[in-house]
Amino acid sequence: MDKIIVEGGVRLAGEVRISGAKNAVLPILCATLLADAPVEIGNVPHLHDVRTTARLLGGLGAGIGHDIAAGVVRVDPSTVDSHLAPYELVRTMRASVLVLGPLLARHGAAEVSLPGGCAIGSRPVDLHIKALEALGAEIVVEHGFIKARAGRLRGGQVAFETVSVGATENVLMAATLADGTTTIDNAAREPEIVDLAACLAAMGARIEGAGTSRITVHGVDRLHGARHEVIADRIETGTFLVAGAITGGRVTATHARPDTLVAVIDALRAAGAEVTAEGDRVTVDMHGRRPRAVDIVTEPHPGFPTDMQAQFMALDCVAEGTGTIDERIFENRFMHVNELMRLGADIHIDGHRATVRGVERLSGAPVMATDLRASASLILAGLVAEGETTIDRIYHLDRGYEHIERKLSGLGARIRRIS
Ligand SMILES: CC(=O)N[C@H]1[C@@H](OP(=O)(O)OP(=O)(O)OC[C@H]2O[C@@H](n3ccc(=O)[nH]c3=O)[C@H](O)[C@@H]2O)O[C@H](CO)[C@@H](O)[C@@H]1O
Ligand SMILES: C=C(OP(=O)(O)O)C(=O)O
Repeated sequence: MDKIIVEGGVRLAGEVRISGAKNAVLPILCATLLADAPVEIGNVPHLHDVRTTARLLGGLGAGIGHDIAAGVVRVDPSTVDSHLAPYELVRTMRASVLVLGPLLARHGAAEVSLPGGCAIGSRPVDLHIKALEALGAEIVVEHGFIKARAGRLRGGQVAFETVSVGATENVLMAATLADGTTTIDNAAREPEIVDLAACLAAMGARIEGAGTSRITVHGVDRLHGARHEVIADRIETGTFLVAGAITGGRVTATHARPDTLVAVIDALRAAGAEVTAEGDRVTVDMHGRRPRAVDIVTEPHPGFPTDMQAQFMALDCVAEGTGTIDERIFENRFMHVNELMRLGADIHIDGHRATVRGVERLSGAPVMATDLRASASLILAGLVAEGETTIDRIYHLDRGYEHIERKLSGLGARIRRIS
């Protein structure tokens, strides 16, 4: 099994090119199932989750062309002849549940394995199911599968009691082919929702309000082929900015979307970093200083993203002062804490809040990745730890970061992967 070895102590400097967003490309690939002709997606990151989604769509009967070097995936949904998303694929990638809405809307039937929980929380799908029922779907959950049927879906009113990115995406996709108008209240406002809506619009969907908490969808009879470029990954961008800040360095992320990173940039400035954004470039400059501890509260967008929580905890571990990290989205997203403590961090957990007292230095040790962003936080900590940090179980990392060790090496980090 691959491991990553980081030798700490280098102040990072240079430019890093940001890839397309994992959390945008996955729903967009699922959305191609709604069309009746090929859809081409550009700026596709080379990630394990993308390959899993391609396998899932291929298993449904879609034609898949993947030019990895060009970052292009072409999906021909016209040959889809199955409605089954099997357990073996869904259990490795929760986003597989996003085929539910498209299959139902376009083919009138879907059978999707329940994704189950994962390291960060129980992650139920009740909101997805309720929202699709509001559009006329008949859904039963049995033998570990969500089994859904519908004639043509009809427009309806959906009001979420909790903001859910995935449930908003599922019902948004389903509503595009429904008969009549759907309103989605308390919708998630993440930039990835806006990107999904842009792709659907390119396919002929009629959507208003994506990016606000009320989305209105006027159903159409068919969606056609299209070409769409995936938005830049704001979480990858944020991770590299923290890498710059934690090492006291100067890092510029290119091909980025600084406008999607307001809360993260505010937190970096609170940590004492100079952050400048211009066009698709964003630069963090720490001028060799040690970061100041910051307090973080995770919230739905435009609040501070839970997917950046672990990385900022790593920053607080070596900051001046004491910071608190309040995780409000997932009930169990502190799996990185014990591993950071193995590196010498001083962290105390009380329920969903962690108090992190900054220490002068961390010391390298063998640690284990437990989920995607936890893995990223261990790399960040390793960049400033004395000596070598070896990170095991990095398959989590490959789900969501494209060539992270190559990109960090390009900034001067001493990091390598071993098999
Ligand atoms: C592929 C993808 O885009 N993943 C992102 C997506 O996950 P995902 O779409 O799974 O996250 P949600 O926004 O749905 O989850 C938010 C909260 O709602 C709860 N909930 C969700 C659905 C449901 O039916 N019932 C329910 O109770 C969840 O357990 C969680 O506590 O948004 C999360 C929150 O920004 C991010 O951390 C993930 O990186
Ligand atoms: C939690 C994440 O992803 P997923 O929803 O795919 O598990 C993430 O991207 O940090």
